[in-house]
Amino acid sequence: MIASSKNDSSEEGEDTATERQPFFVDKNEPKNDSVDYPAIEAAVRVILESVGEDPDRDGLLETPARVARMYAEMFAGLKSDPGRHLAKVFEEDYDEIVLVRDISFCSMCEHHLLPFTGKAHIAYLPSGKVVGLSKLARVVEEVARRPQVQERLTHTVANLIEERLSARGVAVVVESTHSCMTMRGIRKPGSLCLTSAMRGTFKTDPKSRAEVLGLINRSAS
Ligand SMILES: Nc1nc2c(ncn2[C@@H]2O[C@H](COP(=O)(O)OP(=O)(O)OP(=O)(O)O)[C@@H](O)[C@H]2O)c(=O)[nH]1
Ligand SMILES: [Zn+2]
Repeated sequence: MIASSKNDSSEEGEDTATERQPFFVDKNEPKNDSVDYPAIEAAVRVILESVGEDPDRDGLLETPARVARMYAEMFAGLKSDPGRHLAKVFEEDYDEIVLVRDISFCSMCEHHLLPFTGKAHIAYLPSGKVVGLSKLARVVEEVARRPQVQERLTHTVANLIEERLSARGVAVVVESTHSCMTMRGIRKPGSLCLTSAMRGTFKTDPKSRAEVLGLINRSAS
């Protein structure tokens, strides 16, 4: 089974300012209890002042609060257990590859606190139980919402699927563009970083590994 995710978030995209609640509460984002919003606001004021800006000018008045909400959203996966999405499984007599490709994500580089964005491809070999396809995307979405490096994102997702599904094999391939390499520093727009984590049969059997990589790399029909 191969599924391709378009990550259509249009349902969530409607922005009705009138429905927006005060302070930290964004229409689509619950308050993140592990985030100290006032402390982030104070820190953002200091940063603005430190670069020579006036945080009290009209255009910047709401910026500290916006940035606090943004970090709360971007780091919402820091204290949670993304593996909970894999708790509900279905008994199914299917032992071939299940692959969900093209799961888009946006994470934060822990070195520069700049986004890295791209796609994750997840395949596993079930051992009598399968999980809802969307749950694989939910795991990626939640693990992505942490400050990290791409390598950690990749193997964290692979480990969760191997452990929680007792999968016989897991392959996770992540491709992404790092803003810290495109908009600053070495400034190489278009550079792509690829990482993979293979577990079980995909690690030990070259034929299985070649098969799953072939499916991941197959151009969309
Ligand atoms: N391995 C790995 N490196 C990353 C990732 N995201 C960013 N980096 C790198 O982290 C490194 C940090 O290097 P430093 O020398 O400490 O920081 P820097 O002076 O800002 O480095 P430059 O980006 O080269 O200017 C850079 O080479 C980044 O490209 C990631 O997900 N994985
Ligand atoms: Zn970086």
